[in-house]
Amino acid sequence: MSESKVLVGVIGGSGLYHLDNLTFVETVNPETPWGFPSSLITISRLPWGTLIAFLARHGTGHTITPSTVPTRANIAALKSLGARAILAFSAVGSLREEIPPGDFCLPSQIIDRTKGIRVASFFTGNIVAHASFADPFSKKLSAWLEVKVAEALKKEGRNISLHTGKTIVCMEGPQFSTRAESVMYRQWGGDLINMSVLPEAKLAREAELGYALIATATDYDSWRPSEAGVTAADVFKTLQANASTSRFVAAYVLEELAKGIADGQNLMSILTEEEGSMKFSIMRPSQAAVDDPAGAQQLAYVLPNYFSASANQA
Ligand SMILES: CSC[C@H]1O[C@H](OP(=O)(O)O)[C@H](O)[C@@H]1O
Ligand SMILES: Nc1ncnc2[nH]cnc12
Repeated sequence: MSESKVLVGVIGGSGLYHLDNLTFVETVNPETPWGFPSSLITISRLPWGTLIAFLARHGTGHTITPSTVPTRANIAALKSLGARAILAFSAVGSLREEIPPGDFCLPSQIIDRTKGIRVASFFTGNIVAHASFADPFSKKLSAWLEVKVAEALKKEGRNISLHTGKTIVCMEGPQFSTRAESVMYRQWGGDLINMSVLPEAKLAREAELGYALIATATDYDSWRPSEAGVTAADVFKTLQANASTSRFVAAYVLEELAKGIADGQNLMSILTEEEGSMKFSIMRPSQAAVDDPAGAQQLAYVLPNYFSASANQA
């Protein structure tokens, strides 16, 4: 592993299995207490030396289903490499007429429709924690991205709109929704739908990482009464174009980040908004090593400020 630490982790979703326009440094495959990440992690260098890490959520050959993504390993691996924040991409269905396939969104809220079969916490033993999750996406990071993603889309010149402040429904899948479900999600206030933002956003929060989602619409799901319901073929039609724009957006945003940091702009505070957020979320932290010594050791991997890797806790 190279000497310096990664600043940002990027998670690519369906169609986005690599990034472009970055200087390759190396690939790594860290084994975490929760196993190996979805794919090898590619470390790249941005101008001014900033390192970023990329992994493909479903594996580079898209062999991992939404329900079996090793999300704890993904988040833990990125944190262990030094990442302070995660920029995640996702192919999503649109629940709103005004968000056509091809448009980009930065959602601000999530409705959880996963079925409890995904492990959604690092705290599964006898150490208990309750992270705050009222605002599931990092507000400062999303606000900064709102400006930078809009600039990137303008620069790309394909007239793609960016929507903000939207609510994304995360369903279990792998089958798409029924018409009744799709209509119900709209009544609930859902604007977008995917199968991947949870538990990713929850685990990033528990690991005190900044987290924002760039959602790229591929289809209108199944709520439009006189239209056929969504099929994978519909999704594939837009996937490649969306992935190519996502690569352009990622390269632009990451370079702006590196430039801003080199210029002395206070961008670290945007990335690190969640740092310290677990301090008062952990029950009896001073008793952790007694309550669950093995659990405390595992937790030290993602939360070294609260847990120690040795048997004796700080
Ligand atoms: C390929 S359609 C359904 C699939 O696409 C999205 O994946 P990702 O979020 O990783 O881009 C969606 O969440 C489903 O997993
Ligand atoms: N309609 C849809 N439902 C769930 N996940 C999706 N990903 C892309 N389109 C989707």
